[in-house]
Amino acid sequence: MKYGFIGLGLIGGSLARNLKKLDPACTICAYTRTQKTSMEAREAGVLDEICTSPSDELFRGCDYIFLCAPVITNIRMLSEIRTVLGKKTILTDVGSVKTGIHQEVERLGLDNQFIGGHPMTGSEKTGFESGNDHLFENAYYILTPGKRVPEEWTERYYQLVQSLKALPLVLDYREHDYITAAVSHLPHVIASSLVNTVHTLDGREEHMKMIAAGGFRDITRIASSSPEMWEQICVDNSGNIAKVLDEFIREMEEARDHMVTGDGAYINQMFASSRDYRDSFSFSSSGPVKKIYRIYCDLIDESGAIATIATILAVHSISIKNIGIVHNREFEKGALSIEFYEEDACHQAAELLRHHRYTVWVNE
Ligand SMILES: NC(=O)C1=CN([C@@H]2O[C@H](COP(=O)(O)OP(=O)(O)OC[C@H]3O[C@@H](n4cnc5c(N)ncnc54)[C@H](O)[C@@H]3O)[C@@H](O)[C@H]2O)C=CC1
Ligand SMILES: O=C(O)C(=O)Cc1ccc(O)cc1
Repeated sequence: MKYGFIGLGLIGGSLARNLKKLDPACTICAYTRTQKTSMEAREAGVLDEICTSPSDELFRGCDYIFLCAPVITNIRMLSEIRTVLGKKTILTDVGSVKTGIHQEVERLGLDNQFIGGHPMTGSEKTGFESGNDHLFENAYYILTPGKRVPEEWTERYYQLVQSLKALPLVLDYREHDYITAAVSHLPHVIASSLVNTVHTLDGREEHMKMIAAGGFRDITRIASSSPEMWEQICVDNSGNIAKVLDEFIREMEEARDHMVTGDGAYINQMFASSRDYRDSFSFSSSGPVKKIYRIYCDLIDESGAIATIATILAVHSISIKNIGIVHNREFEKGALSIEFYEEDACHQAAELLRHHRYTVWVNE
């Protein structure tokens, strides 16, 4: 198999890593904007052939070509890629918006070989170095086949997605854009606006910034996402985002009016209905919302402190998903944040570290 990539950032890089892990004999060729990314991917053993442009002849023999740049950049590149697109190549993308690219694909007459793709996983981080080879596990991976794509091609792509341990879901591209406007794009706009609101309201002493705790952190992580990527998503899906924003603003205005009159019954009902609906979402290991199993552990200020903790866990065969120091007001002197793949491992680790006399908080 030969896979072509335009862009090897967080998503493209993770896909390439995952495909190479599944089939080390496959060939990965890619065009990247900077040489640094190609070199990194080459050194990681992921990239076999470096392309010098999106119309490099090396793309001609690909079974799949994945467009992994920001959404409008992907659209702009189509006409160039078309010149080296083999007749049997499945052309796909990983973009967060689908209507714009499908319209351009139709205009160029490529709707017999374009299947839109959108993995519903990722993070606020960017770049090849932020990716991994299992990012897609348990995440929905939406497919939006072009009008004239043979069913057998969509089936083939469906199976490839399953081999990544992702959950394929075929949707109409317009429906995709309305749904993601509500559950992905709106939350990013809200998170960014909330952070900017606090920035505007905070006084010279920055007490708001200082004491912002769990709730603020939980709902604003994605405000640190790539401005370049989110500019393109918002421009490409502006109609749907404006529509869902209208409804959100209506909800906000209603909430504000009831705060002003001190309408406790309304406020109670507002929180009760959101709690009931959110609690009905799937937070199990599958589904778009992944539960994070995390503990915080006080960090003894001596060299090798992190290595000691990591060793204690490793000796008991507890795998760590992520480890890092957090410094904020909750953990003034610094604490170690450790994430696990499974709930059991998380509780086992907490018990073990407490046994070693560390102070541990389980993040439920
Ligand atoms: N970040 C996330 O969590 C998710 C992102 N997506 C989509 O995936 C796509 C890629 O996003 P990420 O990998 O997160 O971003 P990223 O910033 O990590 O990677 C984007 C890549 O595109 C390359 N690029 C940008 N402009 C280019 C150009 N003119 N020519 C060639 N390469 C260019 C960059 O160099 C970079 O390697 C976007 O379309 C985004 O909507 C989809 C699902 C999740
Ligand atoms: O970081 C997060 O929680 C995200 O929401 C990541 C994300 C970003 C863009 C997408 O199209 C899909 C997923």
